[in-house]
Amino acid sequence: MGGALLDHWMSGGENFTIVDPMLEQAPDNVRLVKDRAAIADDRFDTIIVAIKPQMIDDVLPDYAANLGDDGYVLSIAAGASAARLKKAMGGAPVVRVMPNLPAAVGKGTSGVLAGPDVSEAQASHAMEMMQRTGTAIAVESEDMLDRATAVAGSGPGYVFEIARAYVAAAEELGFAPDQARALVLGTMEGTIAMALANPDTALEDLRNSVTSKGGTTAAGLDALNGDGGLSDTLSATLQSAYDRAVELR
Ligand SMILES: NC(=O)C1=CN([C@@H]2O[C@H](COP(=O)(O)OP(=O)(O)OC[C@H]3O[C@@H](n4cnc5c(N)ncnc54)[C@H](O)[C@@H]3O)[C@@H](O)[C@H]2O)C=CC1
Ligand SMILES: O=C(O)[C@@H]1CCC=N1
Repeated sequence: MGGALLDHWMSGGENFTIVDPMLEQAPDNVRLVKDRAAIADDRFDTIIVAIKPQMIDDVLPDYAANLGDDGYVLSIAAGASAARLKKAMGGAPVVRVMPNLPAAVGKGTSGVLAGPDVSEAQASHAMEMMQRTGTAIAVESEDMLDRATAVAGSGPGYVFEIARAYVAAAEELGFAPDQARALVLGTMEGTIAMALANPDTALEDLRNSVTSKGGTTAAGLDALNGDGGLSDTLSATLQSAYDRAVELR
């Protein structure tokens, strides 16, 4: 995820250094080191946390001394609370963000939460960084960021899975894989574009505009969610992802 964001962050004026023991290559003009020892004497305005949440308590304390005066921590880690990050970073201010993977194509949707002691300048820098990767929405509490994680952070996983199942069903109906993929992704893209172009029209009304009485869409929708099963599945999906974010705090 860090790499996808970096490609868009680089349109700003900052200089970036990556510390990653595994990464073999970084974009042009980005310094890559394998170990913190290589930057032991360097100070940074922002330290970006893009490691797995489970590693934070082991890895982060080593970096507390690398944050310059007036510096802040920007974390993309799911769940990990500002309090936990702040403690690991020797009391530094923390902005938590929750991006999603379409940031890779400049179409990310992020939640942004400024933790305690974050200055206005730091909060607006973090917001501007996330806006370089797509849309960014400020949220008011850590709990809402964890809820945004369940909806949008993990969301591309659900959408890819729905698209995969939709394509598989089109193949079962007789289409070749490339035809099925083109029909499904084209339909999804066009439908989302139409919803975005009509922000004041309820999604229910847009759905009804496709649905002729006694027609094919009504028959399909009855099978899809006539018993509310799809709605229940989506509620359970978001609740499970949120519960996991809470466990990762
Ligand atoms: N994948 C996604 O769609 C999203 C991920 N996130 C968050 O992004 C973070 C990273 O997740 P992914 O990118 O999926 O994982 P990843 O496994 O692709 O990336 C983690 C990176 O950390 C590096 N790393 C491992 N140990 C390290 C160390 N000691 N010091 C420095 N770097 C180290 C790895 O080499 C790897 O490049 C997680 O906290 C996750 O919650 C947030 C939103 C979306
Ligand atoms: O699955 C995860 O935990 C990360 C956070 C949101 C998307 N991927």
